[in-house]
Amino acid sequence: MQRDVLSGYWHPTVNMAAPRSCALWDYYGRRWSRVMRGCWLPRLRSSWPGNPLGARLLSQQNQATKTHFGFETVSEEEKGGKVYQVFESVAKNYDVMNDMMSLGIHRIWKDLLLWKMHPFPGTQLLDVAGGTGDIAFRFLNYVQGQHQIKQKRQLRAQQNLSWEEIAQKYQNEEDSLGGSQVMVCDINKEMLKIGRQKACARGYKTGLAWILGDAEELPFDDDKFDVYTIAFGIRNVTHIDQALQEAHRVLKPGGRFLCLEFSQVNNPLVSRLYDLYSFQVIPVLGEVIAGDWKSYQYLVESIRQFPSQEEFKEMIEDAGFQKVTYENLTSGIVAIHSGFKL
Ligand SMILES: COc1cc(O)cc(C/C=C(\C)CC/C=C(\C)CC/C=C(\C)CC/C=C(\C)CC/C=C(\C)CC/C=C(\C)CC/C=C(\C)CC/C=C(\C)CC/C=C(\C)CCC=C(C)C)c1O
Ligand SMILES: C[S@@+](CC[C@H](N)C(=O)[O-])C[C@H]1O[C@@H](n2cnc3c(N)ncnc32)[C@H](O)[C@@H]1O
Repeated sequence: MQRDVLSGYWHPTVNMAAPRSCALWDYYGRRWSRVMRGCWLPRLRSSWPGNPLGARLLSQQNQATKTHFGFETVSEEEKGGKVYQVFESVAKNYDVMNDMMSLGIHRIWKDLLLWKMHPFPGTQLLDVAGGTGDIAFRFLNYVQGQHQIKQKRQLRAQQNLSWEEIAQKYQNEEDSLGGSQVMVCDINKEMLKIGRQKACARGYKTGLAWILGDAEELPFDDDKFDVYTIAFGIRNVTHIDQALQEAHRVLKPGGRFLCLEFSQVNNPLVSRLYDLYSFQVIPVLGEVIAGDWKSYQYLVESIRQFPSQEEFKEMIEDAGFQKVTYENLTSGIVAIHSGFKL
């Protein structure tokens, strides 16, 4: 990861002159670039292209606003739109494609995320980039299960209750989550639409809200949630550091950040096979099942652009989280990062 001298954002692979550790260079580099953008660049531009210093500065400035969309270099402004198009295009086939590509393994990864979270009745969850609701539905099931266990324990303790009272306690649907709520926030209308349809079909009525919003600018107050999750989402966000800061802002003190994301494979044999599988099979599956080679090419390319476990851990710490840890799953094909707002 390197920090963009002009914008101050972290980028996975953009080649910048300043090494990450060189704080002074970063500081003066940014100050210098602000001065240049503010007053000198317009003047130098007037004598374009005959001015070699100006030409170099302009090309540096153009480079600085670049980021990645898979292996393609695009402007930061373009990236959001391109990501939107990808998920608009894959939304209808999203769930079936995940099962096909991973042979159902993505379900185990998501279950593990919930076990790590271990929510209790009353937990307020924000699931960012929540798409078609896989994390939200698991959360509701988990909390419902926990609530039933708690109710059973309480009922056993109150042995003098009548059968009517017991039945009533079980049937009170409003209370089946013990006050827990999950808000699914996603930037893409089509993904949320599929999520809502799934929720209706599965009979989820309470404790669930669908919100259109950007991870970089969350439409929520400070200190609102107990847990923030983002599964397979942060890789697609243009300014990851901004999204992490927003995660920190909306969590209550003591709240937990959990991220499930593709990461770096730590076994050379698995890595070779995984690369072969990713580049030779996944886009083909995308084309055959969803008629969409490009979106799945973006998927495998974006996985390779995402920072390593350690680099991402540092970014989470930079956003203010403490006790940051990660756990590799399936040889590091994915990792779960965890951090606390203390
Ligand atoms: C646009 O953005 C997106 C769109 C989306 O729909 C989803 C997402 C977000 C993504 C997810 C939620 C999950 C997506 C899942 C993946 C990207 C796949 C993750 C991969 C695995 C869990 C499997 C890991 C695979 C390996 C370690 C390599 C093993 C590979 C092989 C044995 C095959 C090697 C391939 C070749 C030699 C190429 C030629 C082969 C063929 C033509 C035969 C095709 C073979 C198959 C279909 C077999 C598939 C095998 C597996 C899945 C292996 C499972 C076994 C293990 C885990 C060891 C999003 O952002
Ligand atoms: C691969 S899907 C993950 C969906 C779900 N979390 C899951 O695990 O199945 C990535 C999601 O990130 C969303 N996304 C991309 N950029 C976003 C942003 N800036 N803010 C919020 N959501 C975003 C996409 O719309 C898409 O629904």
